[in-house]
Amino acid sequence: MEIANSMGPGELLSWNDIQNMKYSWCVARESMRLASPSQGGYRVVNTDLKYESFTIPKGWKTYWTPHSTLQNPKYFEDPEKFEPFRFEGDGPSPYSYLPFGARPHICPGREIGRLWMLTFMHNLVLKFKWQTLIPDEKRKYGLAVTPGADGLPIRIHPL
Ligand code: HEM
Repeated sequence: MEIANSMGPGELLSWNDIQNMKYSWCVARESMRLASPSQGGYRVVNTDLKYESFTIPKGWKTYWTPHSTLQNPKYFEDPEKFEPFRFEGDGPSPYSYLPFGARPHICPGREIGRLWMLTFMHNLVLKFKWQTLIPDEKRKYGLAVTPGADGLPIRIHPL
């Protein structure tokens, strides 16, 4: 709300405002941790790979998914809790937060994704009143994006 309060009527968000939306970005990141928009992707194993008691032979195709890491208490204390402040300061340890992937194939669209998310959140909060339609809707875990077990229906009213 700090950014919203500093703006004049009808004034549009500037790039500088986006950079200053630090708490909103923590909220977006925590939302992507709990319901990652990405389900992961494929990798071809280019050398025989040992993982715990398994050997994955060269040439096999593997599928990586961010969900188990994003819910792992080793990296995210109290993982089922919605806690945006966990992204403040140094944030999570390297390679534990993977909604955009990592290393050479990390999502090249992540900055524009951030811009879209923050712009959407800003307008949703300022210009609409909204409420969830199913109180205490349960969450559902799976490979697909599941914000709520029944699809998280909401009602939106323009302000
Ligand atoms: C919330 C929004 C987004 C999420 C969560 C997301 C997530 C991801 C993930 C997880 C990957 C795979 C990374 C890997 O294999 O290590 C990826 C790749 C990619 N993303 Fe995104 N993405 C988002 C938005 C976008 C946008 C807006 C664009 C383009 C405008 C984009 C373009 C791409 C491309 C081209 C790749 C392939 C990169 C490669 O294989 O080298 N993404 N994204």
